[in-house]
Amino acid sequence: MPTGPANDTPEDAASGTQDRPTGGRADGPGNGPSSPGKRRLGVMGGTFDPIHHGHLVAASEVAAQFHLDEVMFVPTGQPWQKTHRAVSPAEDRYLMTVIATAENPQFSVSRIDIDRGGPTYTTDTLRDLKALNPDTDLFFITGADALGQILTWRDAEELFSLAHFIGVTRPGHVLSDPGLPEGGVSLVEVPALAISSTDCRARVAKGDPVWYLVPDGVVRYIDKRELYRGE
Ligand SMILES: Nc1ncnc2c1ncn2[C@@H]1O[C@H](COP(=O)(O)OP(=O)(O)OP(=O)(O)O)[C@@H](O)[C@H]1O
Ligand SMILES: O=C(O)c1ccc[n+]([C@@H]2O[C@H](COP(=O)([O-])O)[C@@H](O)[C@H]2O)c1
Repeated sequence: MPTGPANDTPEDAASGTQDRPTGGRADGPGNGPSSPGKRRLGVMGGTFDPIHHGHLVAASEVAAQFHLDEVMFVPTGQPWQKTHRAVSPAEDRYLMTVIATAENPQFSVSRIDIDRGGPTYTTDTLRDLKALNPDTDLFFITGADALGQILTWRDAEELFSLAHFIGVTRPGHVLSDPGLPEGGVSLVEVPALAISSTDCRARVAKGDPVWYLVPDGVVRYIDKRELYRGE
């Protein structure tokens, strides 16, 4: 995993991804904007059904390596590519995300995709966040599985003009470069946590524990709201 002293430039940090063993872009700039005086906002979009420690570690690692001022978690409203199963109510996913991130002063949660209504498209997310946050560089954090699908997202060609994309490693998913624009994407290795929301839901349904896979408050919230029991 690329590491470096805290005062590395983002370029230094991101360049550490270039010799990782998992594949992906082997050269090229791809390190994101470095505009003096501009705030650096990480955006971690996800369905978070439920949020788990894989999400939190990915956000924390990218924040450190890219010197982000803040990471904003943005739960999806309607994840239009997850139609194969019923997704939990947005308010439950939002509240679990708030509970999971509440103790970290660098983390925040936005309702922007939930309140917009309709299917969630990342172009809308990034356009709205840009309008709300002038003088800010946006860094969209996404997993290796999502990065591999990104060309299927709506208005995919516009995405890379709105934010710099950071693809993080995820156990079971090889980082690959499906022909993404040169300089638009950085690939970063994060400490491997083989956790997925799918597995957490299946464990709850079977009566198995999810302690230590998700934050303690999220375990209690799932229990209180009786989420995932009938799946
Ligand atoms: N363990 C993990 N390590 C790194 N990235 C992850 C991990 N789990 C999820 N991500 C990334 O976090 C983002 C949001 O993920 P999402 O909310 O869909 O969780 P998930 O665990 O992939 O859910 P599901 O199993 O329901 O598909 C995605 O970009 C995903 O790739
Ligand atoms: O913009 C799109 O068309 C699009 C299609 C699929 C996923 N996304 C975004 O990718 C992020 C992870 O999504 P998911 O469904 O894997 O939790 C989340 O922010 C989604 O809004 C975006």
